[in-house]
Amino acid sequence: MMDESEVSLSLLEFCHQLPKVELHAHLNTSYSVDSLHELIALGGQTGDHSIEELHISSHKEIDGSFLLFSKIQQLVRTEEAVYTLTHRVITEFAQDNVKYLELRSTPKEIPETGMTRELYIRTMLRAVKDCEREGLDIVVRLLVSIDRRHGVKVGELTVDLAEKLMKESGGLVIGLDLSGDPRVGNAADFIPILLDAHSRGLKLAVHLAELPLYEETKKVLRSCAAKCDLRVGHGTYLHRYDQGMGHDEMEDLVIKEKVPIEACITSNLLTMTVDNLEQHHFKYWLDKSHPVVLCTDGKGVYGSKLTEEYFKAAEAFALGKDRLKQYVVSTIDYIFDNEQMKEQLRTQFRAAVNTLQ
Ligand SMILES: CNc1ncnc2c1ncn2[C@@H]1O[C@H](COP(=O)(O)O)[C@@H](O)[C@H]1O
Ligand SMILES: [Zn+2]
Repeated sequence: MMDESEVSLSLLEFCHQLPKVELHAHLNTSYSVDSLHELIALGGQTGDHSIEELHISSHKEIDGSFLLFSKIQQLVRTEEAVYTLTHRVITEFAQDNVKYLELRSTPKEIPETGMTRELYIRTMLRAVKDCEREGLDIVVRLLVSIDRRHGVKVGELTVDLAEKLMKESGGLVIGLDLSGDPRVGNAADFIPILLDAHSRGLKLAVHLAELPLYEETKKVLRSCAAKCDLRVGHGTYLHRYDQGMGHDEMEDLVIKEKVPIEACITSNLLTMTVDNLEQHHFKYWLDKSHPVVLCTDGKGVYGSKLTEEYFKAAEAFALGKDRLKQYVVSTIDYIFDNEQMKEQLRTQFRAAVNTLQ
């Protein structure tokens, strides 16, 4: 008889060996202990905080998360730091058997270090190209983030930058992300920017309904769900557990337009936007056969690699190995890259999962 830990271990290893796509990862939340040491060696400041504190376990709730992000960003202020972190994050995702990664980050303007928004994304692109040259077995695309706290004007500049670098990089920059503290500002203010970005050929990933902000969620979905190639980040408060409150429209729109949801289980649990794993909306959407993709949000901040997200979901929702094999191939449908890339990944994934027991 095998004991439970042996069974769990083998499922964990299976999840590790599964080829995976990661569609929701922020650069500055995806560090590892090693990359933090490297960033500190490059002269980044931890302030009066130890490395151990740069982890969500000591910063619960969404407030704590945003406090923590600003501390990490203090470590990533120079060209060298942006390059180093990007290179390491890509390498670590490759080690986790992620074969296709969409990495997102907010370009920063830091006069003291000479950093500009354009240099920031160009530096990420340099790291992406170097990883490709070095033969890492991972395809990487970039999403340029708009932080809703910075307002609409910066948002417009960010779309210009993303479009310019998308064209220049031959599509390595592939889309736009709207993120930032959901309690600040209104996502609906960014609708014209999102529509404009779509018309210029950028794909859209929007943090939406991470909190019960029904009005802005409805407005964004009404304006963008049908028209744009849109994915929703988190989408915690999209479904109908507030039934009878007039919020059904959100779920109806998401279903009608087949808007994929990026599910970040550990992130939601640690920021306490979801009470417990069993109630996570990943299961709700999976049961409906609605597109829902497991993602990390930040493997550093939340201390959970993509393998672990798969393992947690598999255990909590009794997803057997055959189901996981099938699921992981289905996630390819929701990447932002084109059909040709999807076919290439499907072939690669099918061959890989066939060898897994
Ligand atoms: C907890 N859930 C979340 N909700 C909303 N925005 C989030 C987020 N987690 C991260 N970010 C966004 O990503 C930035 C950090 O990475 P970059 O410096 O861009 O690489 C944060 O400042 C925030 O704007
Ligand atoms: Zn996020």
